[in-house]
Amino acid sequence: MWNLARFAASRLSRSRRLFSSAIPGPCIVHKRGADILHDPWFNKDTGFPLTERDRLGLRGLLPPRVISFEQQYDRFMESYRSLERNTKCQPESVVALAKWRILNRLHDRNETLYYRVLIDNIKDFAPIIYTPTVGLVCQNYSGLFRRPRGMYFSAKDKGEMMSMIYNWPAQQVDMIVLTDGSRILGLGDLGVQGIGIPIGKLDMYVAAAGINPQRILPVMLDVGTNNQKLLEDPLYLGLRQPRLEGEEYLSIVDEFMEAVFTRWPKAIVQFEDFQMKWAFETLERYRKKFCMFNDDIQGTAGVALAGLLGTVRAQGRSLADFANQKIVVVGAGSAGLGVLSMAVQAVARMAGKSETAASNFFLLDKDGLITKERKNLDPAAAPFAKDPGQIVGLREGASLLEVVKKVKPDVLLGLSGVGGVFNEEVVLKAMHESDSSKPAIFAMSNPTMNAECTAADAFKHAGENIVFASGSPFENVNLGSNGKVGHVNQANNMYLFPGIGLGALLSGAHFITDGMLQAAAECLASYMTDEEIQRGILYPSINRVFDISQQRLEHLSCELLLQRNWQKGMEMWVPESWRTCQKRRRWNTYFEICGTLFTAHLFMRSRLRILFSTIWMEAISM
Ligand SMILES: NC(=O)C1=CN([C@@H]2O[C@H](COP(=O)(O)OP(=O)(O)OC[C@H]3O[C@@H](n4cnc5c(N)ncnc54)[C@H](O)[C@@H]3O)[C@@H](O)[C@H]2O)C=CC1
Ligand SMILES: CC(=O)C(=O)O
Ligand SMILES: [Mg+2]
Repeated sequence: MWNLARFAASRLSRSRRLFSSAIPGPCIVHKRGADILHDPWFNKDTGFPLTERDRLGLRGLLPPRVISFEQQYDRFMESYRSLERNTKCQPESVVALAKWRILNRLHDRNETLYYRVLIDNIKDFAPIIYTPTVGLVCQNYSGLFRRPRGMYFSAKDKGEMMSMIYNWPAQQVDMIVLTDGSRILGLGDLGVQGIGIPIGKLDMYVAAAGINPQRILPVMLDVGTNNQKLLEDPLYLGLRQPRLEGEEYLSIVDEFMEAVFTRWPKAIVQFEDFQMKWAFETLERYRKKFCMFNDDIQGTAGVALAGLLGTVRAQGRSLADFANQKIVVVGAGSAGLGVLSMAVQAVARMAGKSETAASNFFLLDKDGLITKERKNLDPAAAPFAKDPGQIVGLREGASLLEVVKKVKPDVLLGLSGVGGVFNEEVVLKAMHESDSSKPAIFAMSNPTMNAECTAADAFKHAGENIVFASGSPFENVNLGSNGKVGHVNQANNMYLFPGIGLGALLSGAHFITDGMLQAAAECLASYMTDEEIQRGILYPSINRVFDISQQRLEHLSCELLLQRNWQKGMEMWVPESWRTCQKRRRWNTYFEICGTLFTAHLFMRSRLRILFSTIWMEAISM
């Protein structure tokens, strides 16, 4: 029996042949009988044909009738739909958790079927495996826990991580999502329960970028928790001690990173949902040493920038006008500061002026407007702190309402984690009195209850002529008049990180640079047609997320070449013709040369269905 995932991965990894001789080939599975049925990777449930049942010692362990993959798929979807029908009157959170449970059970039992249903129904299932339901799952993790998934490294494992990493059964790992659980969505410190986030993010990698699911690894770094409720909970599954701080904390992360890159030197590590101080510190500490990025700082920034550029287009202005947009950012944490840094870089590039690039941006935190007069001003926020002399009528700590009244922003962007902070008065003032012909509200905090305002409230208070985006999904809003619809965009880093990971993986990047992220953001922005933008649609439908990841891949790889950020030796490896194709934008030839076009298309386009249903199943039975 062949390991199918590796078979598929060997196709996806063709580009790596340029750089590496360690190409994963198909491997033989030695398991037999009940062990196969209990291994979600090889289990086909009732799908094993009789010949395989004989060969693999499965005779008598399954009901006699052989059910095809398609029938299994239909059966699962029918049970899912019937759950939806039967829980119509139940509270939303109960239904969401029931849906998560049914998907999770499939994940535990038969991964091939799980990823197939996930990919085919990504629009319906993303809100369950990802935000908002994943937040609820993390909050209730101790009660929901049935089987471990991913790896757990704790402060108690200090000195042991190098050997522990070899406990992971897969030979190769490409993508790792790592959290310490200290800031899970807008829900705060959830300690070890935060593992749900890496799991959900990696499912998005598989569904959106075609990353081989056998080469992903969700990781929880448990350094304790400062959440008193969890510390007192007898069923809490993490370390019951306060979080490590300072050098003690960093030494744990250092040890983990060394262990990971010793075993898998070509892996990519995505840092996720670290509290702000560690988010910035670890990014600076590792970004030039390992292939890693921080999704909350960098991925969010890319998605927000793409949306902001779309907003400029929606106003009927040229992109260069981005430099003149007045943007109020509410939330000076890792996400808000990441967005502002990338926006400033974009303005500096477009307008060619770096000193005044931040002049139209206003930053607020829980203590109001941030100015240079702020006591204990965070160095990360300092570049965006206003000079009191330049903002007549506004003082240090001015409230959000005061700021929007005075600034009359084009865009009000929330990354505060505080639900409802864009209240009726703020939205009215910000939007009705805005100088913009089409003002925008980005309520980007997650999960849904932490959104700065709901879609319905935004359109109700600000009127029809706005652009609206939120981090978690909302239904489009019926505006009543002539069937007009207020479009809800999902401004979530899920549009970016799968493409960043895939692009970095296939191009063999050693580091992930700001330029690569900027290129990815601009690519996402350019994806929308003028007609869509006019209708207030800033991001493609989640159903198209495969196409987006692929395009991101092209831009990212191109940027990688331009940046020359890779090792000298590797640069020599790049055939001259590749550079020529890249210059002339002959993408097809370009990708054939680097060996990814075929595989990327195979994974991402129309043949995906065949790949999953036929190739995997065939290879698994070879
Ligand atoms: N849509 C997306 O793709 C993403 C959304 N987020 C969301 O952004 C939120 C914040 O994330 P981080 O920046 O990492 O958190 P953080 O904890 O680092 O920062 C939160 C910031 O909000 C400020 N704040 C708190 N209450 C406030 C109030 N009433 N008014 C104004 N500011 C207030 C805090 O002072 C702090 O500066 C979370 O809810 C998270 O889910 C984060 C990353 C991506
Ligand atoms: C989407 C995401 O990364 C967050 O809310 O933290
Ligand atoms: Mg996050």
